[in-house]
Amino acid sequence: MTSKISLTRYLVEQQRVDGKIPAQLRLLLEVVARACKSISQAVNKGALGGVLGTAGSENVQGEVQKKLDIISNEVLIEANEWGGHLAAMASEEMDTIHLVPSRYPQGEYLLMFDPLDGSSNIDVNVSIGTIFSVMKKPDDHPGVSEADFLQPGSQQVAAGYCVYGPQTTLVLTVGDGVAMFTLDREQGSFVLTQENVQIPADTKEFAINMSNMRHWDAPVKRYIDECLAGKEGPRGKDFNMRWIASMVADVHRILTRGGVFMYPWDKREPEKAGKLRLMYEANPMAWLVEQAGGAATNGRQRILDLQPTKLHERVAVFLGSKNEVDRVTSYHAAEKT
Ligand SMILES: O=P(O)(O)OC[C@H]1O[C@](O)(COP(=O)(O)O)[C@@H](O)[C@@H]1O
Ligand SMILES: [Mg+2]
Ligand SMILES: [Mg+2]
Repeated sequence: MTSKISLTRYLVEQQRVDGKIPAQLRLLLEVVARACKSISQAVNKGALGGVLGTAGSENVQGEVQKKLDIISNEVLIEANEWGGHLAAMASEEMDTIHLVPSRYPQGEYLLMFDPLDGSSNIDVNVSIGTIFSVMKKPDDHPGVSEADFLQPGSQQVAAGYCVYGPQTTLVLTVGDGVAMFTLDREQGSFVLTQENVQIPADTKEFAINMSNMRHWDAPVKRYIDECLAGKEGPRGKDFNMRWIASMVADVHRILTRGGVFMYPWDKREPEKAGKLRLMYEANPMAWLVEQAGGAATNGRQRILDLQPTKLHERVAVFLGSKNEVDRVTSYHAAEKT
């Protein structure tokens, strides 16, 4: 019988045996995982825990906050601020960065998160999740400011998400492939359930919110029209569609069985590059997908190469099976600018 490998043991091996991560990063990731466990418990209680419904406030992006958005944000901050690994945190639910209070030891990492992704699915009992990204604070100056966070996604040192669905699964990369850990509720620990996750290069499944079709740009319309034309069309095969409206759950499906996920720019709010946020949604997911052999672009450039200009920057996202992402990206390049 093979013994179960816990997240802690996996991280210790990454640190000690393979020398892939420093001790401080290992400890930071263990704290994030513990916070996800607490969020998972709150999510599970649902109406019994009084955690459903709206909180009666809005976040910096003008979105209505759910009670669980706020609870998850607080759990992540409280768990992380005294550990000594972090310099500061940034979240979808906070206007600006959260410095580690001076009474606590200061660390060298920056943690960004979407504390609860897929908020519209909370009250209807559909999978939701937490997305996180870790970078190092530039060490050429004392203190920490918002500008320190504005590094391209290629600078991430760890990224992952935890999906709260029929199972609670934590998915992680530290730049050495993608590993999945399932929460064993009896033991109270995350157990390694898949290593070296690989996304097939080809797929017959796409994910996009089709209700926005009339607002799309020509390259996106062309790509989807060709998928919809099925066997008789230029692609010569039938496609299936899925849209969960929780990026975490849609990306988890793609890491599990392939597919392409798209949230493009559209004409509804033309001044915004897209709906999803670069720093704590697109970057961590793009790195996970690349680490699993897939691709991630904004239609024109690799997401991980984008230089952010502000904390809550938005971005168009095309990610998943490599050949499909390459195809829809090439349709953008073919379009006259
Ligand atoms: O409702 P839409 O427009 O289809 O958007 C769904 C997308 O919005 C998001 O819910 C945004 O995340 P938040 O819930 O964290 O704001 C994504 O998870 C998802 O892919
Ligand atoms: Mg989100
Ligand atoms: Mg959110």
